[in-house]
Amino acid sequence: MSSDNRTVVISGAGLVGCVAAIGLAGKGWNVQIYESRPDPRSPSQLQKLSRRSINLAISSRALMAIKSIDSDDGLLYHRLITDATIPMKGRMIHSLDGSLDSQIYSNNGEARLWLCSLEMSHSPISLPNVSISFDAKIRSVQFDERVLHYEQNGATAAHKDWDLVLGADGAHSVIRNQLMRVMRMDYAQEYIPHAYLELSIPAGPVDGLGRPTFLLDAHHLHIWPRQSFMLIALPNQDCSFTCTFFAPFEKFAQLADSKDRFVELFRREFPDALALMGEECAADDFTHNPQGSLVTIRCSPYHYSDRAVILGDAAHSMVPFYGQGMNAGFEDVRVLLAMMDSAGVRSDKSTPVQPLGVALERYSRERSRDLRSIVDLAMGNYVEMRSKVTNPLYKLRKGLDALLNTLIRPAAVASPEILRREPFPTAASSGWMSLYQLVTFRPDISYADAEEVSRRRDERVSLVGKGSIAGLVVAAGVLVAKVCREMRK
Ligand SMILES: Cc1cc2nc3c(=O)[nH]c(=O)nc-3n(C[C@H](O)[C@H](O)[C@H](O)COP(=O)(O)OP(=O)(O)OC[C@H]3O[C@@H](n4cnc5c(N)ncnc54)[C@H](O)[C@@H]3O)c2cc1C
Ligand SMILES: NC(=O)C1=CN([C@@H]2O[C@H](COP(=O)(O)OP(=O)(O)OC[C@H]3O[C@@H](n4cnc5c(N)ncnc54)[C@H](OP(=O)(O)O)[C@@H]3O)[C@@H](O)[C@H]2O)C=CC1
Ligand SMILES: Nc1ccccc1C(=O)C[C@H](N)C(=O)O
Repeated sequence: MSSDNRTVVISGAGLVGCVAAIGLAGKGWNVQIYESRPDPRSPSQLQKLSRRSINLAISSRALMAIKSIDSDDGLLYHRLITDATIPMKGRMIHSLDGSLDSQIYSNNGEARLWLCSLEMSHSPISLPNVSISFDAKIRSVQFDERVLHYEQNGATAAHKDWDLVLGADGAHSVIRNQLMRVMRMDYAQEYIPHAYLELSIPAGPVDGLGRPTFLLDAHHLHIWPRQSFMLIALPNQDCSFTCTFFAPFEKFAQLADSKDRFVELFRREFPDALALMGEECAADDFTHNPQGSLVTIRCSPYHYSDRAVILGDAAHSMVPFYGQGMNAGFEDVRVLLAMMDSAGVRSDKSTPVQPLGVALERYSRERSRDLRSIVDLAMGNYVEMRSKVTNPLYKLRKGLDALLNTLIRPAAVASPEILRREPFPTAASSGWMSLYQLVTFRPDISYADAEEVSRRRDERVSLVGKGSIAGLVVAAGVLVAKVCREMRK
């Protein structure tokens, strides 16, 4: 660590905290991370972690963020893509009668990618200007005095004279709570009436080369939509699948912790999935795994003066149904770093500090519109996944979008070099892409612009639709009048 350079304290070594640490360290900042959980490399934690699933959908927003903070050799990006992901083409809808319907995410050949594991050797722990303290929970911050208190091994310690605090401490962020004490932050928290429960499908029998196989197609996100509830399955690299059962708490209450009732429900609603899980294993998962709640958190602004900013779930927890929580969090890092660069923020202490406040102020002002948008879209995608996907009109619209998408081509995605200077340069030239494609495959178009472009397009489609219906009615009227005239002759 260099005493000539500025220091950022990051609260939380989760997904977003680690990416922010890599990005800021790359710009010369001294980075100190405090993480309340134990070191995941310790033997006891390795054992625990091996029983927890890590499979998240990673799409081009997160990938672009990683590209834009990567060192010149692009090692982090390549390791992630080649070693840790499984490409995804679309959704596979499982009907009650066992029939399958593959709905491809994009006909342009863009695949989605599942992030299955991250190697510790590529985490910020291995960088020289990053220091990380595990089992260290931040308790309070005095922003004006630049003092932060954390608890480690039962004792409280202080960290003083830092330059910036970055809160990446998740949905229950302490940094956000501390910020609320010194600024007028708007804040809203909303639980949905649904809970989630993790289950699993094991790997299949080994093939001729002795390798395990997948029991379902590995290149789809599998959905069993059942209107008010649903089951999904995502592949893991060991050929197993992690399944998540989403249902209202009321439905869980009806099961009354009875594994027989649970198995009965699955026999009725998801017989094909249950056969792959095995009744005993599914019942065991139901008995032992927690029922998690799902919360949306909206707040703004995200920063205080030139002292602190919150990113990731700390600033915008969303329900998981768009698979964008982590993606949005990584994008926060890209956008913030681009704004710091363009405001002239430097890690060298001899440069003025004033641009930092300018960058944080711009970040809060411009980013909140986008984050409001994705938080709402995430909520909307739950209805799409558990019910709309089976609706014929929905499928017709998907078909129309796919056709127009091949006829009206979008411009190429802006390069990481351009996006390092300007966070979202491209809204106007998006060709004809569905809202889902804009959100998932266009990191150069902000969430809010994607929503706006798609809203305007929907208006045009519905106008054309109404126009066509009106035209058909008029034509039918003319025809009937003609026939009547003929008959009177
Ligand atoms: C069921 C489910 C499925 C999901 N699927 C996807 C998906 O497919 N794709 C996607 O993009 N997103 C997905 N998400 C969302 C994604 O998990 C989150 O958006 C992401 O984990 C947020 O990262 P984060 O770093 O902001 O917060 P976290 O991952 O919560 O990390 C916060 C870290 O801060 C630490 N911490 C907390 N308080 C303190 C403190 N006071 N001091 C020090 N350390 C502290 C915590 O221990 C933790 O390590 C899903 C979420 C759920 C619930
Ligand atoms: N948007 C969503 O609906 C969801 C988002 N997530 C995201 O994934 C992250 C990791 O999830 P997970 O591993 O399940 O971690 P948890 O959400 O279970 O929480 C981790 C820690 O946060 C504190 N905490 C938990 N619940 C509360 C609460 N209601 N109020 C205040 N503090 C609380 C506890 O720390 P202590 O006991 O020390 O106080 C706990 O150990 C979350 O932080 C969140 O960002 C996860 C689930 C749902
Ligand atoms: N990762 C997830 C976790 C939970 C629920 C959904 C997802 C998705 O990614 C859904 C995807 N966006 C879809 O619309 O098909």
